Amino acid sequence: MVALKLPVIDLSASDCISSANSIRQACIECGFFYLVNHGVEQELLAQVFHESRNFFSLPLEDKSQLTRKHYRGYTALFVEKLDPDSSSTGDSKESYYIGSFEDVTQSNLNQWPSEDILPSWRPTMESYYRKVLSAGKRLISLIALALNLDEDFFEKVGALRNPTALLRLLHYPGQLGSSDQEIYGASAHSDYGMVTLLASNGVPGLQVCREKSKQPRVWEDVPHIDGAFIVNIGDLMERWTNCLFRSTLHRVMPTGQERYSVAFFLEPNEDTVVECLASCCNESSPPRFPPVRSGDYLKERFRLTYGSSD
Ligand SMILES: O=C(O)CCC(=O)C(=O)O
Ligand SMILES: [Fe+2]
Repeated sequence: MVALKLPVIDLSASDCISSANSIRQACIECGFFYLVNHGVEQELLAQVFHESRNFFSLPLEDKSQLTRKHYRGYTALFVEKLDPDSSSTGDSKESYYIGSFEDVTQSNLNQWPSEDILPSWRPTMESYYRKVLSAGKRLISLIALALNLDEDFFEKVGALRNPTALLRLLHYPGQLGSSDQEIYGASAHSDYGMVTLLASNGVPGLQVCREKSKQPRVWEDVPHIDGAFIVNIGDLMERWTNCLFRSTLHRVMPTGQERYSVAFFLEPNEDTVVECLASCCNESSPPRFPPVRSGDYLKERFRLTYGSSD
């Protein structure tokens, strides 16, 4: 198995134009890159992993009381299948979604484990959510520059006003029961929105397929770099850029070791209309997708993954 060598983008670099150029190249070539100096402290990330482990170690009965509603809460092992075409029963992972708390209505939709059992859980997750959101917003301004747009383009179109940002804790068990079927930690998929910022506990398993239409598919490992986020472009960004920026297929394979990861999905505000950027189409390369309202698109993608829209 070949390991990919992805570019490293420094979010605190003073030369924004040079960072934007590197991002442009990375997004055109692969849709994946590393992000360093992103402002999220390693201690906070370590705390998030500690609390995540505490939660997933609880009895299933306790976790099931927080079963996912309105895209928030717990999803048990094998319940989700990211690749509807795969023949496996379901992905060998459990997860927990935390959504925006920018306004009271949204904040109230979140579910939290009992403070008696996990007292530091909620403040840790809220603090991480705020920090990674702020890194994500800074990254989006560099992505705008990378597309030769104004730095605040995505703000101006309303995408970052109360964005549909979801934090998702993931746990892939190390031991797998014997089965005749293929088992995936996360089956092949592309992410839905603008960008994803991913951290893991260093256990390998993440792979990308750079040419989704080529058969047989070639999968390459994405190595972990301590302290760096792995960033990938999502499908709505691919639509905005008329496939100039690639939303790359990826998956997680079980390795026999227990893997924890934390994904932050930064999606546009639900009312944002995502339509081909003027700079990404011309007469010989017309828009490949019709305009779509972000909320409608995301709802449909969730429905296809979960069989329900919440
Ligand atoms: O856990 C990982 O490394 C990747 C997870 C992922 O791709 C996803 O949840 O969309
Ligand atoms: Fe993903």
